Amino acid sequence: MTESTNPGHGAAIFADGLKKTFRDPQRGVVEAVRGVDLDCQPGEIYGLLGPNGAGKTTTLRMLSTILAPTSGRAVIDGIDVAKDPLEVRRRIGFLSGSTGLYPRLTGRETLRYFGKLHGLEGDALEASIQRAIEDFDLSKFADGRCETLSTGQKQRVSIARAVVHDPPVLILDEPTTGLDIMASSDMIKFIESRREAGRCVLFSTHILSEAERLCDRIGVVYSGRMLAHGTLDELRADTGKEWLEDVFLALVQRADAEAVVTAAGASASSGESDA
Ligand SMILES: Nc1ncnc2c1ncn2[C@@H]1O[C@H](COP(=O)(O)OP(=O)(O)OP(=O)(O)O)[C@@H](O)[C@H]1O
Repeated sequence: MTESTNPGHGAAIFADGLKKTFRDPQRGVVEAVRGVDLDCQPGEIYGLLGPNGAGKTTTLRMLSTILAPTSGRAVIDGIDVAKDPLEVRRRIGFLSGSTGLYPRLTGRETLRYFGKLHGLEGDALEASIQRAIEDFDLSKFADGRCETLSTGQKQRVSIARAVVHDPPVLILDEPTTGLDIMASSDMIKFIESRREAGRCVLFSTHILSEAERLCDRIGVVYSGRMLAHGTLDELRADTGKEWLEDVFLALVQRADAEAVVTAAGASASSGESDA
């Protein structure tokens, strides 16, 4: 099979040169993502790390069909996001900080609504709702309206609603944000359980211990670019550092140093041509 008929060679998530440029009324042109390549396999947990504003959320939103890329290509479970976004949505569970809940629906009603949107019905629908309630420990508040729930309870309902259809690909933007230690631990166990079930999980986080514990591979994003990606051991070997925090800082400092050299080179050559 050729690359054009099998993009990503069976990858659950495949991105090639993904770019996103915003035109912001105040800031002008913002190059949020400047060319991200990524592949994530079934049964793999892949973590995206990067400082604030690095382009993680924008990347995840493009992969989830929420934003159209300015250029580049993304393929989810064999489906091109630009060609068939609806089919892509059936195959992903997407959670982001802005995932909203209908305030007047209960958690259980929310799960039922989204389960039906994904084509579940009858016993299969009820079993999926029950599984999501158990996975995210929602039983004590599943019948309260979402507007009455705490931040962490809302986050748990949001996650449950994103995965009620048990999609092959999970794309989670900072999934443990707002969760207490017990709920974070449940979330981590859930992500591990998805790997065991052969699902692919791509998530962003600022919590390095979470990435260290969970990820089969890690990608470090900075200024809209993928600085490095690989297993933790590969990133350690690349940087000569042991702890993920030091690995991360070394990669960012290296990128900053390279940017200074590039800028100096560009200014020297423009000086030469001016002379
Ligand atoms: N709709 C938009 N219009 C203009 N600029 C945007 C828009 N969305 C994001 N950006 C800019 O794109 C850049 C990348 O933002 P993004 O939210 O992807 O970063 P992030 O890595 O997820 O950051 P954080 O860790 O803080 O969530 C930032 O400079 C941000 O201000």
